[in-house]
Amino acid sequence: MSLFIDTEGRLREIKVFTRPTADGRGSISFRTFIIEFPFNRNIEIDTGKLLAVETIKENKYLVLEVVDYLPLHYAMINLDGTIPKELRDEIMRRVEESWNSNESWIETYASPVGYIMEINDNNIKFTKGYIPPLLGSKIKLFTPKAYEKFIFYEDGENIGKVVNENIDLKISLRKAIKYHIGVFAYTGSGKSNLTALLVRKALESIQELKVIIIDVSMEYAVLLLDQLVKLNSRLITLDRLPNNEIDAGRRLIRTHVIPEELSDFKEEIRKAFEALYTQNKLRKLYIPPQGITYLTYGYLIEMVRSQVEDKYVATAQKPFFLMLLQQIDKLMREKKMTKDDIVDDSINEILNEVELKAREANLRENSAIFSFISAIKSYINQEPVTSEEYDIETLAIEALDNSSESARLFIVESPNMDDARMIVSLLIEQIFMRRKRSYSSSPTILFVLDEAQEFIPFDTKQKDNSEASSLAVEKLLRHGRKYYLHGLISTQRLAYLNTNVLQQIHTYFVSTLPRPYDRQLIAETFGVSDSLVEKTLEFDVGQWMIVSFKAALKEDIPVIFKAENNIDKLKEWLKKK
Ligand SMILES: Nc1ncnc2c1ncn2[C@@H]1O[C@H](COP(=O)(O)OP(=O)(O)OP(=O)(O)O)[C@@H](O)[C@H]1O
Repeated sequence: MSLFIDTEGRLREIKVFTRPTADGRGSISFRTFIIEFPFNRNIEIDTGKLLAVETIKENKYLVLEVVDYLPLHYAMINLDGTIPKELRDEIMRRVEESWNSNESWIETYASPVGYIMEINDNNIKFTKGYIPPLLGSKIKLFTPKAYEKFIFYEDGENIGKVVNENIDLKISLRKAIKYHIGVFAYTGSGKSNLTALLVRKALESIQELKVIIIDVSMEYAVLLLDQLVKLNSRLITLDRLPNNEIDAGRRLIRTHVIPEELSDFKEEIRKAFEALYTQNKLRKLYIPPQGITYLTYGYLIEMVRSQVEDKYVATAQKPFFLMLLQQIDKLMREKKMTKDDIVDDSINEILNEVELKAREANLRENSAIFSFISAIKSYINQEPVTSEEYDIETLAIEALDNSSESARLFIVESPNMDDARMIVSLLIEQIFMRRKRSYSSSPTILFVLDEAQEFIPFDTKQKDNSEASSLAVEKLLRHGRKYYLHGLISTQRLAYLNTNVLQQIHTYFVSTLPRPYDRQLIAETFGVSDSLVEKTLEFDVGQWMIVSFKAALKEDIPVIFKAENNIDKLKEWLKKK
């Protein structure tokens, strides 16, 4: 079967639309290609279909994606209210009878997706770029086989069906996770459903993967209930633990969101919750009331600097504090540490060195420099507080545990946003610190943050912990990849998100976003045309556009698909119970 279908459609004209960027600081242009196809009620053209049109360079074609189409009739072109009513009625009556004539055609709007396709003999190659097309040329239509061959990873995971093509969408989840994932859609479009589906598929296909979900809406324990029961897992809350399995079943049913489709399965769900209790998977997370503050390099530097600036510290000691600052700077450079990294005993060596130099200079024993160094040393070298409590540290240790019997799925539930932000910041910092120290690249960890605008908001505050969570999540998205730490974030309002992080995310799932600003931002960040992003307004629940930059797909072409329903997977399992 051939990869492309030669059609009778021809490129008629190209229109350029320019608009201000979402932030109002510049402008952006998009090209819309207008193609005429012969009128045909069974035409294969539809939104999301891929086309190719010849360019001025021989054997090179531009790849286009259909955005919209509209049957037109020549007689209707200038028909408006200025034409007498009787005449209008007559024209319309005739048009109605003559759609199948030479006077009609299908006007199709398509956007270039930034690719050139080169066909040499039987060899087809895709490269990024734009070459002016030849107006009047005939259009080729991609067949499903061409999608499969050029865009999807053959051994990728199937996450749904391509809309209008009836083929499975196969993506590389491994690569998508590596470069972080974003899920953007208005409430009710199916964000949690898709997120749960991606987590489920990723856990199934990537053996070294662990997933930590920070759940502020109490949804995921149900959406991934089968995974919690089947895999070694943890369901972590801040509440007191239930006393027995009956109590656990009742309480979890009461505190969780049960999707309507599962209302007939309440009994099975309760039993599965009871099983989580008997399997010893429930944990109560202990967070000290005011949160824990670690000694970070940034804080240490601040402390040393304040000694340098302190007028009560004798001048003779100041060079030693400066020396300490320089040594810390050197150590941080060598170890590629940032200000947010936590100070550990690797700093002992420089503390000893500066102390020795100060002694050689015959400083008095009660000098500030000696007490300062000794205080830092005793802080760093103190024995960790051992407790029975399951705290952030225990969670981090379990998450980083390499052994095959260790837990792989962690759902941390915290309906209180301030607590959730504190957990996120402490957990990410702990895991980074331990990962850096261990020099290990396994396991890969995926952090899932629903309602991301709450964790990494446009406006951060210290009071509600958003400053801390924002720093931590930004670090995860900017530097996590080197340490095999990744993020999947989802939000319904991009405008409230610190959008600087969007560039770090290479795979986006977009569904209906009612605000123009949010849609424009998506179009600009990924170079997808406005008109294609506008299409998301018409999406049905569970319908998505995946846009990926060198990650989930072989080529960065937006694909519209209907996601598999995560609830169906869960239902299958519940039915067997
Ligand atoms: N892929 C899908 N196929 C079929 N139905 C779906 C799909 N995704 C979601 N739905 C339906 O839409 C409902 C809402 O989905 P979901 O809870 O995931 O939306 P959401 O965007 O996360 O909403 P909220 O922000 O309110 O949590 C689901 O209960 C389900 O009925």
